Order: sequence, then C-alpha cells, then structure tokens
Amino acid sequence: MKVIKGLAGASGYAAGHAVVFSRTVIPTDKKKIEDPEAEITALESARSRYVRSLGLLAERARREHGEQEAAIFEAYREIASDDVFFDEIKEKIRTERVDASWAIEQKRSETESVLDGLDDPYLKTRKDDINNVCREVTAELQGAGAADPIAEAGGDDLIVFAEDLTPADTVRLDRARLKGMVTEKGGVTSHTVILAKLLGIPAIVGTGPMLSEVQNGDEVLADGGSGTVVLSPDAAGRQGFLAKQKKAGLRESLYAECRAKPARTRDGFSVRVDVNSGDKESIETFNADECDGVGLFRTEFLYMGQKDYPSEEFQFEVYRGMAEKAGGKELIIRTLDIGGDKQLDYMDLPKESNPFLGFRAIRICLSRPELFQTQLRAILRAGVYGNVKIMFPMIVNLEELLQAKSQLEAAKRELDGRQIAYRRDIPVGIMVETPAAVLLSDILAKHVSFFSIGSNDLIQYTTATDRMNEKVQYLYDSCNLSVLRSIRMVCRNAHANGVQVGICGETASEPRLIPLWCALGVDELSVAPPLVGRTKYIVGQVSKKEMEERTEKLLASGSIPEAKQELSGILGELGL
Ligand SMILES: C=C(OP(=O)(O)O)C(=O)O
Repeated sequence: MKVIKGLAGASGYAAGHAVVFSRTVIPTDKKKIEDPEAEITALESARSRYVRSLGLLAERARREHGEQEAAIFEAYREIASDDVFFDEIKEKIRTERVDASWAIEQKRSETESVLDGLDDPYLKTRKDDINNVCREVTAELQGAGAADPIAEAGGDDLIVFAEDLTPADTVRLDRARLKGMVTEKGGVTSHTVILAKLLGIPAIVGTGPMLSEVQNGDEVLADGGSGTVVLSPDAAGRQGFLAKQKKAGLRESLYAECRAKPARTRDGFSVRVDVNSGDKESIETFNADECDGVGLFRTEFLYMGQKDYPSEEFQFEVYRGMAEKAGGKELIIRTLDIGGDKQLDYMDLPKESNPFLGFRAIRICLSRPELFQTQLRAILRAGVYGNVKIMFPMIVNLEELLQAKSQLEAAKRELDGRQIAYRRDIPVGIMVETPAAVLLSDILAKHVSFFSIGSNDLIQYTTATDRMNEKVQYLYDSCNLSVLRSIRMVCRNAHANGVQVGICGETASEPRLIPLWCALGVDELSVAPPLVGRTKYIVGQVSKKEMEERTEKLLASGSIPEAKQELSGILGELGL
C-alpha cells in the first residue's frame, strides 16, 4: 500500500485502476532538412488542424458546460493562431534548415526564458498554456494528436495519472470510463480541476513527482476532498475507504432532499440559498424550484465570444428570459465585470502589469458611458418581467457608487424619452469585494438596498494574494481571520442600516464556514447550482444562537490553524 498526497482539486471518491498517461516526448534532436518549404507546409497544416480541433472543443465545451469552460479552449486557440509567434518558427526552419519540431521547441524554450524573466504573474501563467500549445502542435505534426490518452487501457473504472493534463487532453478522455484524475503539476484553480468539477469526478493535483511509482492497472482509491490517493490498498484501507464512500453517497441523498425546501437554522433563522449563474448552460438548466433565486448573474459571457459589443436588445432578451424563468424569485444582475483575468479583444483594453488592480469592472463602465448605459437600459427593461436587482462590482468609494447610480438615472431618463417600459424602483446593490468597500460599508450601506460579498476577490485583495498565482496559493485562505473579520464588519454595518447581506464567492458554500455565516446573520448565500442542497442541509444543522458566541471567540483567536481546528470540530459536531 502506498499513499500519495496532493492538493484537493475536485472532491469526491473514486475506486478504480490506474492508467498512466505519458505524453509524446518533444524531440530534442535537431534534424537537418532538405526542403524547408515542404516542412513549413507540414507545420502549417498541422497547426490548422489543431486550431480547427480547438474550435470544435470550444464549441463542445460551450454546449455541454458553458462559456467559462469554452474560454479555456479559446485561449489556446488564440495562442495557436498567433501568426507572429509561428512566423518566427518558420523563419528558423528556412534560415537554419531544421525540422519543424526542433524549431517549435527552440521557440518554446526561448519564450519560456523570456516569460520566466518577467515580473508578471499573469504572463507567467500563460507560460504553461504556450508550452501546451507547442507540445500539441508538435504531436499533431508527428501524427500523434487528437488521441484519447486512455483509449488503449482496459476496464471501465480508470483513474488517470499524468504529469499534467491540458484542457484538450481532459476533454478527449473517455468520460464513461474515467473516474478520477491525479496530476503531478497544477493548482486548485487549474483547468484540470475546473473540468473535473464539471465532469463530477475527483481530481488530485500538484502531487509532485509520483509517476514512477504508479503502474498501469494498479488498484487505486482516490479521495479528491482530502487530496489523497492510495495505491494497492490493503484490506483494511479498502474497507475504510468504501465505508467513507458509502457515507458520502447517503449524505448526497440527504442533500438532494433539501434542495427544494427553504433553509432555516435549528433556531429558526432563514437563509436564502441562491445560485450563481452566467453562461448558456447555467441559464438552460436553471430551475427556480430548486433555489431561492439567482444571487449573482455574471454578464461577462454576453460580451465574450463576440466580435463586437452586445446590443441593448440582445442583452434585454437574455435578462428577460432569466427573469421570467426565476418567476418571482430574485435575480441579481451584476453589471459588466471585465478586465483583470477576463479580456476582450474588441474592447482594446490596455495590457497592464497589474490587471487585478487596474482598469476593470465599474472603472471601465464609468469611463465608457455608452457601454454602461446600453447594459443598464437592458437590465431596467428586464425588471418589468421579474424580481430583478442590479449590482455594481469593484466599488472602492462612495463617489463611484454615486456616479454609477447617476448613470442608472440617466438610463431611466433615456427610456422615459423613448417611452419604453422599465422598472423604476429597481433595487440597487454592490459587490463588497475590496477592503475599501469593507471599511466604508457603514457609509455605502446608506445608499444601497443590499450588499453581496465577493469573497473570491475579497480574499485576494485583503491578503494581497493573486488568486491566479500558484506560488502564493497557501496565502489565499478563506479562513484568514482578516477576511472573516471583514465579513463580520460588513454584516454588522449592513444590518445596522437595514441592508440585506449575501455572499456570492466560493466561500458561500464552504461547509466549515456555513455555521459562521449563520452566526453573522448572512441573509443569502449564492452558490454553484449543484451545491444548493448541501448548503441548505448544513444551514439546517446549525443553531445561530449557539454559534454566535463561538464565532466571537474564534474571530478573537488570531490564529488561522486554531480557527480551522475549531471550524472542523464544529462540522464534526454537526455530523458532517
Ligand atoms: C463572485 C466573485 O466574483 P468573480 O466573478 O470575479 O469570481 C467574487 O469575487 O467573489
């Protein structure tokens, strides 16, 4: 029996057999060629096959999962379609009369050195993408592209072990037989993890070197929730694992029973459990009977995958459709939150060295009134068809909020002038996702009807930790007491002013934190749709009164490990 520890990527239990995925080795031996033009033609046709296959994968990801997943392939397609990058490779083939695989490898390694030398975490993360594209174009060139990495393996309970998996690898894997993924590289926000979550299978990533210890066909037990993999387990290990797997299955059915019921703590405090939405798939599968509304409707997808700005009419139809689907339940539409890690070609945004602190979200909207007004009119009009609310992201001072509200008034005047129906008294709220908004929450609360805490960004900005940077993920911690105390401050200031407060970042559904949210009186938790049942179930196990005192103690402790220990103790007491 051998235990491998990695990062908890996607949770879940899987028992099966190992299949080791070893990638086509990029040749390092230089070959002289006679006919550079023929070599270039072969390269170009491999590249265009690869670009085409990425287009198909993007379409499939969009259809089956959504815009966010499709964007992974679009990013690869962008690199593979970069003529400047490939022109330099062709130039090498011509002038040095070397084979295309060698020329690609040279260019790849030059680019890697340049990116390594830059002090820009975003560009550094692009390094992996560039490496993968180069590797896949080479594989295509050598006739090894587009293969399902586990096609040859027998059995239908396969757990794939790899150094790393590209998004394309992940999608090509035979889903019917794939039960789990284990990779040496990658962090908890890697593409592998995102795709594993979508497929509903466990993923353990960032294990460090381990492939040499795994053989095809080895018996494997994988626990994605704890990031643990057991190879060739003994009888006791197998039994313990199967018992845990069974318990998890029973819990799943309890969660499913809670989905359509209101969530209330044991002592009667109600918490709305909404869903996050914002891509085609989540709109299509949205079921208002299984949640209390939409707590975060991301609108970026309407702007992505387009050649130009989406029109008012186009946006209105989407918002209206969702408002109607939500029935009388709330639909909180967040205005465009582009910039940072999300870029759009046609917007011609400047390349920045620090995009998360740069020109993004409300900053862009306030500086481009026409863009903002178009969206505001579409949302106001959709307000006639349901319980629509409007939410501004990335607010850092009162002036921004007042400017955004004055833009909203201007949008109303425009609709009045055009005699188009809209919801005049639409509730206005903000995302609280910056320390500035937290510290000003007593003032901001006087100008809004709700807050929604964007904890994904709030953790990043409070702890000064880039949420995309693997190297500092150990600091990106939802249990950092500065974050938890910030959330307490926001709740207090909201409630003192009669303002509702929700959480729409990933922490909203983090089991160990849900008792804390109840204690702080969070009115609404907005979570990924599959997590509604679990979130409601946990709320139902908590006594708000009992948790209040413990929460105060915990927030006073100052020690993250102590706080975590207390939180997992509480979960244990709740039988979770
Ligand atoms: C929900 C949030 O926003 P984003 O869409 O940036 O994850 C957040 O920051 O918590």
